[in-house]
Amino acid sequence: MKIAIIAHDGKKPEMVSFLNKNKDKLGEISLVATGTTGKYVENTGLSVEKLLSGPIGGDAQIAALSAEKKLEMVLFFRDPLGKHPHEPDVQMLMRICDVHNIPIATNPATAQLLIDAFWNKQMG
Ligand SMILES: O=C(CO)COP(=O)(O)O
Repeated sequence: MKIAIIAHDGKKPEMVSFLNKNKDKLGEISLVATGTTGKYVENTGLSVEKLLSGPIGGDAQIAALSAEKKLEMVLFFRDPLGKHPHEPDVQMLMRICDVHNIPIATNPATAQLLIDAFWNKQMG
């Protein structure tokens, strides 16, 4: 059981708030993250496997894990107002999740609903 966490720079503060709010739940789940996001995750005290930074292939690595059905869900704190050099990778990740029916949240409100639902189903 593994959950992926990704946050664009403009959304990293919201991601950290989300992690702090859900620390008890997330502390019992394996986490994987793109590189810089992973450093923020570690700073909250949670353990996480860090992949490459997003712009150099991290989103693509998360997509590969999704395609291999190695993830329960992807929590992607996406910044819709920012410009991203790796936008094709971002689109590819969302497409691969849809292809393989992997739950993917792209904003904090949906991330909260997914975590709560997952927690109630698996641990409740
Ligand atoms: O760019 C990202 C998501 O598209 C995130 O990458 P970092 O976690 O390395 O900042």
